[in-house]
Amino acid sequence: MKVQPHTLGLLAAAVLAVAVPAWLSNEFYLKIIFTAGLYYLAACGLNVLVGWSGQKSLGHAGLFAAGAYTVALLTTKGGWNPWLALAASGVVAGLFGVLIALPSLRVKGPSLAMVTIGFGIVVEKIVTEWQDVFGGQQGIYGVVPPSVGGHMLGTREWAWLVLAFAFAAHLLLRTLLKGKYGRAFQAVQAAEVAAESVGINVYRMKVLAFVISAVTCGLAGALLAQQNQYINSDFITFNLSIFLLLIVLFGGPSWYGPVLGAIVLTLLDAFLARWPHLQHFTYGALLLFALYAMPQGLAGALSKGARRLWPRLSAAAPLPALQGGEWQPKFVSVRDAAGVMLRAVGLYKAYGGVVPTNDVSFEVRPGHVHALIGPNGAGKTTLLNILSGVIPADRGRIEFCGADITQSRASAVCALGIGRTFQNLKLFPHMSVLDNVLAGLHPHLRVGFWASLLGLPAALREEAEARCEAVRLLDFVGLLARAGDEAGSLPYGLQRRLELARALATHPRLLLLDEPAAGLNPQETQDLTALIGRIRDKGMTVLLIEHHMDLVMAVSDHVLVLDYGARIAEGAPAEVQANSRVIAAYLGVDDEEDAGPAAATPGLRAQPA
Ligand SMILES: Nc1ncnc2c1ncn2[C@@H]1O[C@H](COP(=O)(O)OP(=O)(O)OP(=O)(O)O)[C@@H](O)[C@H]1O
Repeated sequence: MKVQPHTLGLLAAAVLAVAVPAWLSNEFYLKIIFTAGLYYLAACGLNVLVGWSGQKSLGHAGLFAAGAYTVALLTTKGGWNPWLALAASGVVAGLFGVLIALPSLRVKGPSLAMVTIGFGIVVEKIVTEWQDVFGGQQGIYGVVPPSVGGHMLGTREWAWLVLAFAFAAHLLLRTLLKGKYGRAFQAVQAAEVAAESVGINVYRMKVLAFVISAVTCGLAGALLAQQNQYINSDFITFNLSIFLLLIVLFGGPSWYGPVLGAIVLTLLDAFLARWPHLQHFTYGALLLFALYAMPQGLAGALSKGARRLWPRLSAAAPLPALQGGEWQPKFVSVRDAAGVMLRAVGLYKAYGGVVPTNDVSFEVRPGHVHALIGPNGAGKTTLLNILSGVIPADRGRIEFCGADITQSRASAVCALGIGRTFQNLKLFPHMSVLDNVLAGLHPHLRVGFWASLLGLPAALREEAEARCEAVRLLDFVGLLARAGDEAGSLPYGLQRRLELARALATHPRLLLLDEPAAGLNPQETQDLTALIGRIRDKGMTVLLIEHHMDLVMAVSDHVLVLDYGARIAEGAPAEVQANSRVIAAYLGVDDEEDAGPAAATPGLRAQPA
C-alpha cells in the first residue's frame, strides 16, 4: 500500500509532538510549545474562515474571550467539571460565531472586517467594564484546570494536551475540507453567484465557517484560562485578533500554513518579548511582507520551491477508473410529454427607468430546446437571472414542475432542478477541473456535516461515487484529460465546456445556457453546437440565450424573442426568422414597415460579430 506524503508528515509530527516535550526539561521551552499549539488550534479554524471561505475577521479575540470566560465562570461560579466546562466553552464560542457571522449576510470584504473589529471591541469592553461578572482588570482567579485521574497536569503534560487538541483539530478539519464542504467554502470564496447557482447555500456556508473558527478559537481561549488558572481582560486585546489573522496570512491559506505561521510567530513573539516596542512594528512589517511577497504565505512559497525541485509533488491525485458507460442525465423528459415544465407569468423587473423584463409570459415544454434571442440589451440575461433565482422579479410568478419558485433563492432553484451557465464565465478558477464538476454535484451529496467531519464510511462512499460521476461527465464533454488542471488555466473554449459540465452535474431538469458560444471561434462553436445537440438528444430540456443564429437554428425547437424587455415574437425558428417585428428589432428600426427581408438581417441570418 502506498503511503501518502501527508500521512508520513503527520506520523513524523506526532512522534515529534510526543518526543520533544518528553525530552525537554526547560519550562520556558515547554511553555513555547504549549503556546504554539494553542495558537495553531485557534488559527486552524480561522484558516477555514479566511483561507477557505475568503472572509476576513479582525475580531477573533472576542471569540477567544468567549471560550476563556465560559470555562472560567463555569468552573469558578458554576462548579462544573473542568472537562465539561472545556467542552461547553467550544459550544458557547460557536454560538458567538453565529452572532459574528450575521453581518456577513449583508456586508463582505473590508466592511465585514470592520464589523468584526466592532465585535472584538465590544467583547473587550464588556469583560473590562462589567466587573461583577468578569472581574474587570483583576479578572477571574481559580479557574479549575482539567486533571487526569486526580493528577494535576504539569507544564509538559499541558504541552501534550494542547498538541493533542491541535492534532485532532487538524485531522478533523482536513477530513471535512477534503470533501464537499471544502469545495463549497472554496466556491463561496471564488464566486458567490456561481456557488449559489450550483446549489450551495452561500450564507449557510459563511455561518458555518464562522462557527468552525469560533469553536477552535474558543477552545484555545479556554485551554489558556485553565492552564493559567486565571483570565483577565489583558488577554483580550485587538492585538490578539491581529496576531491570529497574521498566523493565517503569514503561514498561508493551506493545510500547513497555520502550522508554520504558529511556530514561526510564536518563536518570534518569545524572542521579541524583551523588546515589546518592536513587536507591533515587526508584525505590521511581516503582514505587509506576506501580502506583497508571499500571497500564498510561507507554506505557499515553500511548496512552490519544493515543487520546482521535485516536480512529482505536483502530480494530481489519481482519478477513479471510467466506468458505467457514457454519462446519462439523471432526469430526462419525454419529448412532447403532456404538461409544462416551466411557466412564467407576467414577469416584470425594473432598474429605475430601465425595464429589462416587461410583463413577460412564456412556457417551457419538457424535452424541448427553447432559444431566447433579441438584440443587445433586450433583457435576455435579466430574464434568465430571474428564472434561476439570481435576482428577484418585482412582479409575476414562476412555476417549475408544479412548484412556485418565484421567491426562491438560487441555491433552492438549483436543488429543484434548474442548472445554468453564465454569459461571463463564472468558474471556480483556482479549483481543479474535477473539483468544479464535483461542486456542481453539491446539492445531491446528502451526507451531513458530522459524517463529513468524522470521515464516516457513508461520507467516503458518497465522495467516491461523486468522483466516478464527475469523471464520466468530464469524459462526456471531452475534458477528462484535463481533470487535474486548474480550471482557470484552461483555454477559453474549454472553460465554457467546463461550465456546461458543472451545470449538468447539478442534475438539472431544465438547463439554462446564457450565450454558451460567446467568445468561441467558429470551430469551437461548431463543436459546442454538436455537444448541445447530444444533450438535447438525451432528453434534456434546454433554454438557451444565443446570438449565433446558426447555433439557434441548429438546435432549437422554439424561439422566444425579446426587445426592450418585452416579448415580441415566439414560435418555430423558421417562423421567427421571417417575423417582421423581429427583423425590425434586429435592424433597430421602429417601424415594421421599414424592415427589409430576413435575409438582410445579419443577426438573424448568421453570427453577429
Ligand atoms: N443590475 C442592473 N442595474 C441596472 N441596469 C441593469 C442591470 N442589469 C441589467 N440592466 C440593464 O437592463 C438591460 C437589459 O440587460 P440584459 O443584460 O438583461 O440584456 P441582454 O439582452 O442579455 O443583453 P446582451 O445580449 O448584450 O447580453 C440593459 O439596458 C442593462 O443595462
